[in-house]
Amino acid sequence: MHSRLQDRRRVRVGIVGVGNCASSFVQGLTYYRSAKSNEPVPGLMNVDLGGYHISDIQIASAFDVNADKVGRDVADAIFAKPNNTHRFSDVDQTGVIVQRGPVMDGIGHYLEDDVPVADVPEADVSEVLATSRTDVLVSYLPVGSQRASEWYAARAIEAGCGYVNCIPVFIASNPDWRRRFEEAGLPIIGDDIKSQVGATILHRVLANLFRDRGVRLDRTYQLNVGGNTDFKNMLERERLASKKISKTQAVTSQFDVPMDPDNIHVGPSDHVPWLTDRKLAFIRLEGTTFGGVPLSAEVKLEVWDSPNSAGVVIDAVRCAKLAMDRGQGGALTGPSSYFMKSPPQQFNDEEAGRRTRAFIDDKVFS
Ligand SMILES: O=P(O)(O)OC[C@H]1O[C@@H](O)[C@H](O)[C@@H](O)[C@@H]1O
Repeated sequence: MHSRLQDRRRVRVGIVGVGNCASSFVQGLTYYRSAKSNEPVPGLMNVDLGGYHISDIQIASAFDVNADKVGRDVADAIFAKPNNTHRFSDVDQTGVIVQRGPVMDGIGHYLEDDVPVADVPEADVSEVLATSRTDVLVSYLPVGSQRASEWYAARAIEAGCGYVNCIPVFIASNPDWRRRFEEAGLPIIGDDIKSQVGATILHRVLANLFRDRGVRLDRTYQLNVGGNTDFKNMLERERLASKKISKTQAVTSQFDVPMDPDNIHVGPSDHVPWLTDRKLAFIRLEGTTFGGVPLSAEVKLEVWDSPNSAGVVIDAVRCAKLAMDRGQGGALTGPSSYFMKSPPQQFNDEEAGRRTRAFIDDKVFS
């Protein structure tokens, strides 16, 4: 398979964690493979990105620990339990078999019963990344996987891969890790994926609206409930510390005047199993408008969590590959700020979008 494709420009993606988000991403590669580049396509920000069509993205490698996924073709593993996201496309066999990664701190207490660990030897991950010619490794590890995240980031560097960190463990936003990617001449986009139209971007946009229109934001909350393993995993309070920080700073970074921490609450809030991969966000903002008069806004957002994330990762992997083509290493500031909740540098989403488009067009940013 490899030699047949060598003459074409491809984005060869490795996946760590074959869960719901990976499922949506992989299904999307089939669903959009014939998308026309010259018209808007529902669900996509870009059909072509820097010369890469969605059909140029391929799965090159995949790692998990779950006995129901390890040893199976990615096309089958994405539908194995406990995955429970929307099935919007069948997927042809990929020829890529899910390899056994290390467990480390990847399985939280609440996931122990859902994730039977495969009783097979661990793969040599950097070796698999190199021999599979993986360009970009995407981390979809469970929230709270600090050690496993750092371990996979180190394997990506060893194997010469770009890295897209979708989880709230601070790698791209950590100066030491950033330097390691810079020194290796490899790009990193992170941290913590910001969905297409998800709770974070909606909350940020509303906070900016208040500010731009002269309304002082006094108090706000964002409550999230969902039924996937992400929410189940986060019932273990210790595991969600970094997630809370990441989600909160994604919003507070948009304030020009710091808010008393007692007046902001942003959190994953509860696990409701029957919601499966649906997620509900309840956002409330209370402010002061003309004449010192109170004003409040309430929004309820309902999404399928994983497709909403995949619609962003599909662009992130292509930006990482573009940087590799250009020999650009280190954290990609514009794309990280547009695609992620905790980038090395925060902008508002309009500015982040502008910087991302400038990066794609290879324009020096002014
Ligand atoms: O909707 P938001 O706030 O952008 O967050 C979305 C993403 O947040 C990530 O942390 C979750 O692991 C993803 O499953 C999810 O899609």
